[in-house]
Amino acid sequence: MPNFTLGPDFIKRTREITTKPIEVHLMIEQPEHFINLFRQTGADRLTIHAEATTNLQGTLASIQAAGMKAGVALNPATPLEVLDYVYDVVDYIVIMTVNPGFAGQAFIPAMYGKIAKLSMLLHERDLNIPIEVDGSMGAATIPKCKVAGARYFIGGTSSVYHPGKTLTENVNGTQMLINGNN
Ligand SMILES: O=C(CO)[C@H](O)[C@H](O)COP(=O)(O)O
Repeated sequence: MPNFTLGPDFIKRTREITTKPIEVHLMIEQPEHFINLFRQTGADRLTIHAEATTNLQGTLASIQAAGMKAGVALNPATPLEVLDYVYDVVDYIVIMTVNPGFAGQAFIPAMYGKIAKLSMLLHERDLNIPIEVDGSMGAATIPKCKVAGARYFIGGTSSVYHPGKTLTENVNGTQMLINGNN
């Protein structure tokens, strides 16, 4: 039985104390086996990795059919072409700006160009699919990712859990970065 760092029970308890949307990012192989499990937790948005399934189109379509928003995440070395035939079953796209696995890694600079290229591709296809970025999102990277076309930013140790400041200070500072008031 696979283990989850923050598993279904954690999400269920979180659902009980907030009405805000809950996004779950599955960094696991064969996520198609876990769609129903996570739907039952009350998650609103489910992200899967393009590299983790041989049935990307079907898995994204199943997430939508289960009533959740479907997100696809791409590791840094995964080309944007994997999205070519799934745009119609994707609600948001996550560009990993570090390799998955650990907090506190260095941002990979080539990802600015990848975000900008994806933003241009979406514009050319007249698709309004938001780009989310995950990995080392902080003062040095959020403004540049935003200029490149990112709309959502995953908070970690580089932003909302930055050591040395309170959670409130970090959240306020991150919101200012995202809103461009820095
Ligand atoms: O997905 C992740 C790692 O797999 C983390 O969300 C991300 O790296 C957090 O970034 P940081 O702690 O550097 O701000």
